[in-house]
Amino acid sequence: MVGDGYNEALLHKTILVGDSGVGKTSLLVQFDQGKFIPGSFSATVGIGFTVMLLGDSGVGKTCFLLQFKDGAFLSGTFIATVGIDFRNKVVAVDGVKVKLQIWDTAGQERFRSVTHAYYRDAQALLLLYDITSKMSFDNIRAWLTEIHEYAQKDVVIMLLGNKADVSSERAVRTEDGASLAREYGVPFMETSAKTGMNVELAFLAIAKELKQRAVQPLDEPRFQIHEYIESQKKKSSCCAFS
Ligand SMILES: Nc1nc2c(ncn2[C@@H]2O[C@H](COP(=O)(O)OP(=O)(O)OP(=O)(O)O)[C@@H](O)[C@H]2O)c(=O)[nH]1
Repeated sequence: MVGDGYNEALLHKTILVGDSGVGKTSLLVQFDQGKFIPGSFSATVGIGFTVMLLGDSGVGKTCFLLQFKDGAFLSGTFIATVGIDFRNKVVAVDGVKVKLQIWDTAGQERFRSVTHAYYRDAQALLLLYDITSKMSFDNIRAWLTEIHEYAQKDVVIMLLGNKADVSSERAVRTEDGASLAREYGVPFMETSAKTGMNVELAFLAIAKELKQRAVQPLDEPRFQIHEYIESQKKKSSCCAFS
């Protein structure tokens, strides 16, 4: 979370350069997570990708990111994000490392102009609604209109129905999420930042797609994100339809 005195001019970029294998990624992980990950070396693809989390306030974006980053769930009092925040995570995809810089945006309307400035830098967008909030689902069309206005034309978009663990309060049917996603041609799944259901899969599918776009070996068939998600995702419950 960034404080009220948020100032874009204070954000700066540091670039690590050097031969393959000298330890650039390990240095970043040490700085970011305070630990060294031993093991066999695998090369990094590209210079990293930016993924943005979008959706109404309270749908669970911050929790979704923390579950992926630290494997933990922040329960208790809800504290809305102010402005924008980011975390780095390195994921292994088909024997190479893909660096993701994940931007957690504030869902509240009053921070919308801050968020708009970052859309153009994102290669992928995870758009969340809360399955217990019909309003957050109804607002997805407005989010997609904004995305088409501000984001890059070829941005990877994924629709996620979060809080799938709270099936007793479900207000949006799984099939309605799936049908909206089909209408816009984007992949879809239900997730839970609380239990971790499909959280890693969402980022992994994004990382695979972005890696494929960065290095596209001619002899390999193109990665199909829709098919990959359909084959890998865990259903929230067989009887969750309301
Ligand atoms: N049961 C359940 N609760 C969740 C889940 N994800 C988030 N929550 C709760 O929902 C509330 C809002 O979560 P946040 O992650 O802060 O929401 P946000 O989308 O980041 O909100 P803004 O920062 O205002 O945009 C918190 O009280 C969380 O504990 C989930 O998957 N299941």
